[in-house]
Amino acid sequence: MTDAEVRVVDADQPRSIDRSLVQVAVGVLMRGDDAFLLTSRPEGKAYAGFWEFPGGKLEAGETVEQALRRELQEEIGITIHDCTLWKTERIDYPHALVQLNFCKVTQWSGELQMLESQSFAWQQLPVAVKPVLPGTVPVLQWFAQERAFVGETHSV
Ligand SMILES: Nc1nc2c([nH]c(=O)n2[C@@H]2O[C@H](COP(=O)(O)OP(=O)(O)OP(=O)(O)O)[C@@H](O)[C@H]2O)c(=O)[nH]1
Repeated sequence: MTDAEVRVVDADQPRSIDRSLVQVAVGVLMRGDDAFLLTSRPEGKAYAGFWEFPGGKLEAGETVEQALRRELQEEIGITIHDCTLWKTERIDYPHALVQLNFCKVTQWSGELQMLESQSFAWQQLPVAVKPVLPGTVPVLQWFAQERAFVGETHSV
């Protein structure tokens, strides 16, 4: 998928009126053993309970890296020391039109704290937790390509 393409999710559901593109910084935290961190979306947000990579929307004037550093401090209590933009994708959800900027993070300080009462899980392929947020599924497929993993990346 190129930047110009948009993946439409839940196409049968009504759309919010505001369709301006919302930039989102998403952190793909990688441990030395190649496990990656997933967190569950907190109660009260769209798709609550779905598993995703931690992150959130850019505030005015922020870069992706600045937003990711702030969001991960706010949500999981760590400070990132690197941030490499890996892939981008655009998703048309009923609640918003978003551009996800996925960044790999391999170095951080601080212990994980779930500051929004989320759950967290270090995962390998195939992912054991479910359901996975639609916008997160492509990342699992990119991992599968990188790792020459064959089979279903997650359960539905
Ligand atoms: N953090 C995160 N968001 C994702 C992922 N995949 C995905 O489609 N999204 C979408 O990106 C948007 C991120 O918004 P958010 O609600 O998490 O951001 P936020 O923390 O700034 O929210 P807030 O406005 O409640 O403070 C949501 O529309 C969410 O559905 C993912 O892997 N991680």
